[in-house]
Amino acid sequence: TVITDDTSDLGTAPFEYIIVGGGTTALAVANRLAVNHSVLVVERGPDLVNDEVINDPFTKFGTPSPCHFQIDLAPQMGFNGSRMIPMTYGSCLGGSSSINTMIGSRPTFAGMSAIEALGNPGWGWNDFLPYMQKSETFHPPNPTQHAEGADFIAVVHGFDGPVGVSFAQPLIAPTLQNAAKNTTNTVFEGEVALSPDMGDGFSGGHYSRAGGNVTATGILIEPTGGGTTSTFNVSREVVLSAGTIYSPAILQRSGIGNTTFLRSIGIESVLDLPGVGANFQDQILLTNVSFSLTPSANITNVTGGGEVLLAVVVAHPTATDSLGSNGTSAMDKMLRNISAEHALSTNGIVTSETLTTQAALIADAYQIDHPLIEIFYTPGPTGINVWAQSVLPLSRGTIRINTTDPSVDPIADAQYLTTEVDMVVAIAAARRVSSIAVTPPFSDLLIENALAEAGVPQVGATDEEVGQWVLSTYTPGTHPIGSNSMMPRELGGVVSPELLVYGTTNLRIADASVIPLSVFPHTTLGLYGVAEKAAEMILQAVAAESEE
Ligand SMILES: Cc1cc2nc3c(=O)[nH]c(=O)nc-3n(C[C@H](O)[C@H](O)[C@H](O)COP(=O)(O)OP(=O)(O)OC[C@H]3O[C@@H](n4cnc5c(N)ncnc54)[C@H](O)[C@@H]3O)c2cc1C
Repeated sequence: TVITDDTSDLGTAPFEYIIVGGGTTALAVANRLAVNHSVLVVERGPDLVNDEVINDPFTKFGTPSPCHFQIDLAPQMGFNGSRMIPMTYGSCLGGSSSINTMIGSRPTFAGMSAIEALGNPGWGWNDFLPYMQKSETFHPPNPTQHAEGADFIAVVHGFDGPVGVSFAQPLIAPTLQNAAKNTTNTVFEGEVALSPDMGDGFSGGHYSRAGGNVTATGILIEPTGGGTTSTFNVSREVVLSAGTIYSPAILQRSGIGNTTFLRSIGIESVLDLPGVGANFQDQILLTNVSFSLTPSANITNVTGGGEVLLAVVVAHPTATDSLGSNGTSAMDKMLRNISAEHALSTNGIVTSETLTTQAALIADAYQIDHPLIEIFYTPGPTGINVWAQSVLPLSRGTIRINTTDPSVDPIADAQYLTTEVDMVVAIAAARRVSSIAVTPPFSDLLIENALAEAGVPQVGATDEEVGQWVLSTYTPGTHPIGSNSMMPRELGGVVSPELLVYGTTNLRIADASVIPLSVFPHTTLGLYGVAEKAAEMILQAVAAESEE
């Protein structure tokens, strides 16, 4: 039942489960729990289930809606030392999935290995795959889509889950697809391994239970526009699902976080957990460049016509593809030499041990072909956009409240591009985007001086020039994660592999904030897997209770 504003019908009896936030992961968890239990989901934003903009993402993507919100990040690295950049997120039933681009790719095999090696048994690829399958009803490509290049590997998919996954219809801008594929292969010197299936993982410890004594008794709801606050009690668990930006803020306001920091803003600490709001990270949109088409290659010719706003061609170059045959070892060297001084230069956001541990795991992931960057091509209204996104950045930032007022946004500081290794990747990616614009057959689609017209550095520009251009043009990548990381507590982790907040008995987190490393090239399909696993662990706890 969806109830807006008036909570008086909800009664006073405790709910078995309360889920804070009604977004992507939240609703997938609620869907499973509600089969046999009473569940209250509290969402801050409106119910837009019948809104055209939400229901037709294919043609309406980017159209403003009451679900679209932006938070201004703290000043980030930029041309003159700092840049103000807004980060977009969704706030309505369905959360960010209601407004996202619907590019469906799963976490990588190498990435899930890294998450498991970080101290999270049960989260490696083979253990996690069944949950992604459970969430999915996969629709294989039809013969026409197959002929146009869509392929799949049946064994990695699920066929009776709640989330439909399919190829776009019509599939993809045919001329753009061929030009993009051939040029990408030329620019990345060889065959960029194109995964036959974006759900196959791209290739073929320490264990501490949460266990603690802080118990969540319920939640307090304050109406957004003011008014009477209401309390709802919980008999089993509270699941926090307010997303990467807001979940750590809610914990901090509830007295869970770095005690010294909480005291500095007048909050009494209930539980000292310094990792809350730390390890915040985001993939970085390093380029979003629009190249103009020659008059003969008009947009209808290139895309195949029709409404193809979201047609996307995606490539995932590895370190070797992007940096040459020594690329993997060059990345390895940089990552394994991340020094303690660097951790200090990030103001102790994460400890030096956490940073070096994560850097080594990222280096391991590159050894097994984790993509270094993502290149994608989309048709725009008058030209073709070429986007380059970092996939696995090392820079780390924070989410911190600066007032106890829940209506005030927390300060989100992504610290983009503050590590040398992230700048090396950024420069490599931007250089390849320049090369793409001058390499046939893609360049044949563009006007003669497309690079200069788009303001992109020329192919021969120096590292300094390309670096400055990136710093003045990059934007958030819309996949923020990590602000309540699933890691060992001593590394600054906030939740255990069971997603329980360390030091609590019944407070779990299920949203993108628990993902400790940015190994989900796009987050949503992996988050549905997280939701299925969370729901199963919650229900197993009930089963264990009744056996006792
Ligand atoms: C513009 C854009 C494009 C994207 N494109 C893609 C893509 O193509 N493919 C892909 O896989 N991923 C994409 N993503 C990322 C993906 O959508 C998100 O990572 C994912 O939806 C996050 O899910 P979540 O459960 O962590 O949080 P969300 O889905 O964001 O849900 C959090 C919810 O909590 C609510 N909330 C916050 N505070 C409170 C509070 N105090 N009380 C009650 N409710 C609260 C919010 O209103 C929100 O609805 C995109 C994201 C954006 C913004």
